[in-house]
Amino acid sequence: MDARFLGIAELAETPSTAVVVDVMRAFTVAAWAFARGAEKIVLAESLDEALALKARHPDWVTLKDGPPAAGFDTVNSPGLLRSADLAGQTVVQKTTAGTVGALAVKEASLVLCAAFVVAEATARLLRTRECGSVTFVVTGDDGRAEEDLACAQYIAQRASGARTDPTEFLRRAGTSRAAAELAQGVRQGAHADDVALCLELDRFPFAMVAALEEPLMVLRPYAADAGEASAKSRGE
Ligand SMILES: O=C(O)[C@H](CS(=O)(=O)O)OP(=O)(O)O
Ligand SMILES: [Mg+2]
Repeated sequence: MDARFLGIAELAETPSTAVVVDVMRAFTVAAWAFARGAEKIVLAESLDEALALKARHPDWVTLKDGPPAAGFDTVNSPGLLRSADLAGQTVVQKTTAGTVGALAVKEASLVLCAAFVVAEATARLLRTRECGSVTFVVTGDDGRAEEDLACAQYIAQRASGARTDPTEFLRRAGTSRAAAELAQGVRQGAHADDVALCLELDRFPFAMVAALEEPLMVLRPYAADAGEASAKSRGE
């Protein structure tokens, strides 16, 4: 498999297959939302779009990064989301890096959103589809976020079938700037367990596939065994 690792700003053309990686925290949070029963996640282009969707669909659950804000039901924290009941819910997510990265490749034939918690399921789907060329979008820090790059490189190795010891990849993520900022309370809307939850390798058995459902970009869980979008795990 030919793997490229690019920051969002480096995406010059639409890739065929894109794996958008945000370990801390957007796609760890998305996986937890599905584990807690969410049916789908709408990836919002902006805070204003998220609020407009909420106005049209008051029952949808709005989620943003940073501190709590009016019009948003919750924040971008796996530690806070892990006890939420989202059964059958539609979540609207807007974050600084992860959702922006997914929307940047929305025209790609296959878009997977990934973090360590869904690493093996993501790699398995890439193997099953026999994707010859994969663009990994390293969403944080203009493509230099160590936690995202480490996760992307780990998934790429597993997707090519190589036996891979995850220890060093997880160590790099655990010593990243994002991990330090979360641990030090620099990032708002956080829980003390967020870093540990973001480093749980293969916590969930499903991959996450994003696709245009005009006019929205919608993320859904993809359980390889069922061959269709569904996540059976309740996450606890
Ligand atoms: O919520 C996060 O951890 C970040 C926000 S920031 O990097 O602190 O600005 O958003 P994400 O898109 O999940 O990386
Ligand atoms: Mg991030």
